[in-house]
Amino acid sequence: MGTVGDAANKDTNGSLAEKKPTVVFVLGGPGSGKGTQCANIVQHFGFTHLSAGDLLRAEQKSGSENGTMIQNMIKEGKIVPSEVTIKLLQKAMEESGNDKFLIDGFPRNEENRAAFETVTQIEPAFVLFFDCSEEEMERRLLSRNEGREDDNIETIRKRFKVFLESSLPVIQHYESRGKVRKIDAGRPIEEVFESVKAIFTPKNEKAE
Ligand SMILES: Nc1ncnc2c1ncn2[C@@H]1O[C@H](COP(=O)(O)OP(=O)(O)OP(=O)(O)O)[C@@H](O)[C@H]1O
Ligand SMILES: Nc1ccn([C@@H]2O[C@H](COP(=O)(O)O)[C@@H](O)[C@H]2O)c(=O)n1
Ligand SMILES: [Mg+2]
Repeated sequence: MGTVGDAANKDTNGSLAEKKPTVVFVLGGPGSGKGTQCANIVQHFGFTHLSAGDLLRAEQKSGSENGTMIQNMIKEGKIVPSEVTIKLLQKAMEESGNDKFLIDGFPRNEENRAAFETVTQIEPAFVLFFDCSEEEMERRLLSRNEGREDDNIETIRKRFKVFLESSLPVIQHYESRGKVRKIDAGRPIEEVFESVKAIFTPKNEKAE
């Protein structure tokens, strides 16, 4: 697995590529429940959950040279350049010791998608798509109460616009390749997870 813009970084990259990791991209609008369901999947199916948004927030708080840029992009609901996000994802994958990953909130646009494919040579096993109405997502985000700087109505509207214009085309890209597993995410958490479980449970273990 190569690092963005750094073809010489072969040692650490090689070890991850050799593991041939299983990657599931977890996509859906802001507040569709990606993080909530990923936590359940981790408990039941042994994946490591990597939220691109969480990694960017941690990078911002770490005092990194990219901190101010990341903070501004998040406040505006804009997508951070792929180079930054992919480096964070690669590092987290390598440090995890696992070979099964839920990559939540990534790829968010075509640039994210193409760069990850070029740099890592990893194709997702499938894409889990949490489909939810804007009305419901807005309700959830406004009552999330986690102190996120982007959970205000002004930024939420910007995030919805970016989702429609930049993220949905990525889902359509994978849809045309038969890789999308779409879930009705507008239902209660437990009901949504029943549908998620059916996707992750191997066919030979499913009840008749
Ligand atoms: N099915 C659901 N029904 C009602 N509330 C939910 C449901 N799923 C998640 N929530 C709540 O909605 C809020 C957003 O959920 P979550 O953080 O999982 O969404 P997300 O897709 O990761 O959002 P973001 O893209 O902003 O990170 C949380 O407060 C969560 O507890
Ligand atoms: N691939 C990504 C993912 C996220 N961001 C930025 O982080 C914000 C919050 O993301 P959540 O998934 O936690 O909602 C998002 O609005 C973007 O500003 C990104 O740039 N690239
Ligand atoms: Mg989230």
